[in-house]
Amino acid sequence: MCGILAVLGCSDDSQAKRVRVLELSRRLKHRGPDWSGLYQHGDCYLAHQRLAIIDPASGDQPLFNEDKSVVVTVNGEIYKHEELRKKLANHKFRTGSDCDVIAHLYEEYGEDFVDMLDGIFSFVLLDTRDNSFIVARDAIGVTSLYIGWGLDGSVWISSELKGLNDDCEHFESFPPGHLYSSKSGGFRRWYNPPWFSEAIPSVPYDPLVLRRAFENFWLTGCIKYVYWR
Ligand SMILES: NC(=O)C[C@H](N)C(=O)O
Repeated sequence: MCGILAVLGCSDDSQAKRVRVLELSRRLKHRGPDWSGLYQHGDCYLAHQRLAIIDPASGDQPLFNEDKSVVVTVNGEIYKHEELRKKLANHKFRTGSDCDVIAHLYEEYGEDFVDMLDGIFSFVLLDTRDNSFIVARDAIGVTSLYIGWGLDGSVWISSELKGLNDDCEHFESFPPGHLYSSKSGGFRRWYNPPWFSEAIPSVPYDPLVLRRAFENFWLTGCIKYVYWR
């Protein structure tokens, strides 16, 4: 568990705004006691409170791509990130963090890379080349996430409501399995498993198949540790 907070497009790059974002980010400190980070690009702010799990020594956030034009703040765990790294052989990683793949996958595959992620996560990614951003939440919303809008047209993202409710005119829970893209200006569902369809399955129920899939997930799929969400 970590805490993420982002303020995007607030038309204010003053020291006072920076201090305010830091103050709000501190409200999430209980979610991540190991590190606090803030990255500012003009009137966009990405903050992170880290509970260090994978690569505690150098996986501090926000994380970047090679030339630091893409920035991400992530809460959660990306399962099988080593396999994703293999698909990014031409990329250089600065850290061993499971979340380090995100900026590089975006560079390689664009917004649709979210569908390649397996895990529990919520993140904000800022592309400083055109100031566009995307926000995503895991398939069933294991990690918490909220979105708000300021009167100045800014978009606010926070792991907890207390990070944005005082500064937003309107706020709501970020829908699980969805992605918010500034380019399209709205939400779209990225998680579309075949079983979402209303069709009655033609394959008969087989408890053994279910059991094997479940065991396989726990043996090979997820990162093995216990911690608070
Ligand atoms: N803990 C987190 O939510 C972020 C990342 N998985 C880390 O280990 O730092």
